[in-house]
Amino acid sequence: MFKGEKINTTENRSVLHVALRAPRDAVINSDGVNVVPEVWAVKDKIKQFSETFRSGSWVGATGKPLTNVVSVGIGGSFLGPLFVHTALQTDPEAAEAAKGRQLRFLANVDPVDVARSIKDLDPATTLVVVVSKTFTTAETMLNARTIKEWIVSSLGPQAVSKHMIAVSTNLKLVKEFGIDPNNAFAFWDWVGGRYSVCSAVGVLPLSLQYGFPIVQKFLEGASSIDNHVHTSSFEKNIPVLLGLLSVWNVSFLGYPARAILPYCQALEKLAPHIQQLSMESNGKGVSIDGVRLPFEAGEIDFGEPGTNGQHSFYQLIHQGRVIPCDFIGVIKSQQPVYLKGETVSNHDELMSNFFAQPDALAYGKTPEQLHSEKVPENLIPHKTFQGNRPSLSFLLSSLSAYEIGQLLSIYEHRIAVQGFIWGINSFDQWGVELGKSLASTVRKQLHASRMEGKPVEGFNPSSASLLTRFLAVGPFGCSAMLCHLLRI
Ligand SMILES: O=P(O)(O)OC[C@H]1O[C@H](O)[C@H](O)[C@@H](O)[C@@H]1O
Repeated sequence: MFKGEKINTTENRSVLHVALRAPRDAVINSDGVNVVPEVWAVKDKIKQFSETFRSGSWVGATGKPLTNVVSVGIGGSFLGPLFVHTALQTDPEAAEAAKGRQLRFLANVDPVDVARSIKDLDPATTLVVVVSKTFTTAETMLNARTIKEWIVSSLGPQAVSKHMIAVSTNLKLVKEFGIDPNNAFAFWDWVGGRYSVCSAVGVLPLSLQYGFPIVQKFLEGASSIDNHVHTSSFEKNIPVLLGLLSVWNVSFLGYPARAILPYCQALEKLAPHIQQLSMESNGKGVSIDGVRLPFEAGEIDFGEPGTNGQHSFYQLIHQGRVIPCDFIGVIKSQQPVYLKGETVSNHDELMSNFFAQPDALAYGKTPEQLHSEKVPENLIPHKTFQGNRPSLSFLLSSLSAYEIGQLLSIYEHRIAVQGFIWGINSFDQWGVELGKSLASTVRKQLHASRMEGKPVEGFNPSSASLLTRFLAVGPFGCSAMLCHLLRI
């Protein structure tokens, strides 16, 4: 991977997200060309742009400085940046740098998400970043057109150049969309979408919100783990050991899921990001050579911050199915509180649970212990905990931009290690294509039925009956016939 070999064989691409956070003097080749200078050229452009933007010198169509940013993108062009933003939001240094600014995300093509993302925003003080590796993703492009309309209808067509910028590998399509190429930030096909948070995909919106120096610390944290994974022996290599543990749990013990349980509210968007990173990378049915796997690969990832999860799904984890857990704790809270008269600080209260839960999973509670506590006989089976349930714990010194980068990189490499051992291609995602093409057939049907009154045809009976029911009411709640007449 680090040598730039085209290990993503089904797409004939190198996998070089490590180059995105490498130091300026590093040499990482793809196709015989050192990619590090191009990476830094884009980072320098982001630094300059974000400084101009944040200083107030970049003004919108009405002459006002812009303080709100809406980042429009989905999947890898959304989840990583959202995770990092959520983690930074309460870090004192980052919060200070972001004072008076807002960063929001628009991902879902559901118009409800559009409404939510622009609620109470003034287009005159808003910058929109359209983030899409391909610049063809249906959801992102419709959302981008919808937000463009929001800007143009309020400020006029000339406002687009001041209020819309883009991040993509496809700068030709960015230009065709109407965004000034000077305001487009590139990345490369050797960056997988779900591995792209350290490219302009994350670095641009996060720098607009927090300033480039804080984002650079995040990149340095990620780079420190890249260096560790590249140079440490396997016995001391954190992502390698973690990857081995996951392979052991999945393939040898037969536990297909993994719970990601940060005892840290700032990490509330870690699990959604890891869901894509892990399940899109390793949710494969064939080996890298195309041979059907004789075992199951991949993990079912889910999670919630502790202690919220404890009051929700931990029952199953303790007494139902065996789910290996990642517990993530932080020594120093971003927002410490210690109330006079309380036994412990609020953070210590939280962390009491972080230390207790793995213990309960590992050692459980035996019927003998329950007997000695005089638990009534009929309740003994219900109150018994079998124990011997695997978990691992990460204890971070604190959660600033640097550690957020480290955590991200640990998971990225761990997931790659798992994929290497399972012998799959962790860097393609053909499994998302079928649904996209079927959606396009449905889109054509919806258009034909609404515009020309065409009957539903060519679908299986279940889909056909649902579609017919859906089409019986027009898009704005009027009858299908009236909508047809009104051509809406
Ligand atoms: O960044 P884009 O090209 O818009 O792609 C957004 C997302 O699209 C697809 O669903 C892929 O499965 C994801 O890996 C990707 O992150």
